[in-house]
Amino acid sequence: MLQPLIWTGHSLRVLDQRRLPNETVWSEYRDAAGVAEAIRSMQVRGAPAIAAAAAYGLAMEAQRHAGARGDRLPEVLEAAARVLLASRPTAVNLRWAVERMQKAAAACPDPAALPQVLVAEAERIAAEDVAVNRRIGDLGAALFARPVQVLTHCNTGALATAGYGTALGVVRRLHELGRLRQVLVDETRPYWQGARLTAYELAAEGIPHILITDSMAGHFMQRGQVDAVLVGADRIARNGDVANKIGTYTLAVLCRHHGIPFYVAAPVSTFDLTIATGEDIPIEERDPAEVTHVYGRRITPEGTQAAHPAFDVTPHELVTAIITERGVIHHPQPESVRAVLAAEDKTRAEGSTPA
Ligand SMILES: CSC[C@H]1O[C@H](OP(=O)(O)O)[C@H](O)[C@@H]1O
Repeated sequence: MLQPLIWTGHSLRVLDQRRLPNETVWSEYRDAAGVAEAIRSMQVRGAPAIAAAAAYGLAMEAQRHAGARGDRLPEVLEAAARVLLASRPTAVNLRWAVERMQKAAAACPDPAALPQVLVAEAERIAAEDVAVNRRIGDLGAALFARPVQVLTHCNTGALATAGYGTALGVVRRLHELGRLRQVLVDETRPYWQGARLTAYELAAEGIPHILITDSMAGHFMQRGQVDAVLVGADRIARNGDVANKIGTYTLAVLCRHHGIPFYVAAPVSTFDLTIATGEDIPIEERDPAEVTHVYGRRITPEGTQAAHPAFDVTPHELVTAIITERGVIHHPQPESVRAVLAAEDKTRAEGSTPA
């Protein structure tokens, strides 16, 4: 299965997703600043993949400063954390991973042991992500009793995580179980994650799919060719409001109009337990040139202004269920989210790492 990141023990190799599917180009980073730039520029993207990359970025900072005086290390790690957190604002998994690494560092009594402690924690974050996604795949697939045609948006697969995928993990599991007829893949302008990355992953595994433009989704729903929509998430508020790739909210409204289930697949690390609703989720504004240009070639007249919010927020009322590794939250609202996250609340409050 495709891997967006390879840990060498002292550096992080990053598959440059801006170049896929036509070129396979790997970059290599040895510090947090390099990893932050890889995240900012979307060489690596996808909430869980960003989290794993940031974790390795902090581990490398500890390695780079292994010889420094013990009292210097907290300052070094704090500076590295700030740089990583500033790389992209919406996916809360990034902050979740940084805070988890900071807890591991704070719990390490011997500064000399810090590099290996942080490397081990980063490796745990990556390994857990794969196990979590497989659990999400199982729970998501159990929602479908018969072969289905699903529509998905953006890329939520192995390239967006440390492996297997969230919404695309459910697709993989349905395919493995013989309960997937076909996937309608939203191209997902302006970054084309669907056309370039999801189609690439599904083709590599022989999973049947059809690429559609984002504007075609309603047409296929109207013709009864969409049994369900499956998307990922970058940040979920305590009431179940979901921030995800721009265009997700449009799909949720269309699903409501056509009576089609709208499922969000996300690990509990995507929940931001500090915010009550989606109104508090920061929406990344990216360079408008990513809208006015394709592969660096202008597609608009000179001087055309373009908007580029990279995410939107779907109100929890439009979400049929959120599929997490701790259970499926049907008709998410503060109470049902709290019921599934209660255990998570406790683990984070105690400072222990989630199981
Ligand atoms: C499995 S999380 C994937 C999530 O991240 C994507 O955003 P981006 O490609 O900008 O990092 C998109 O929102 C996906 O749903």
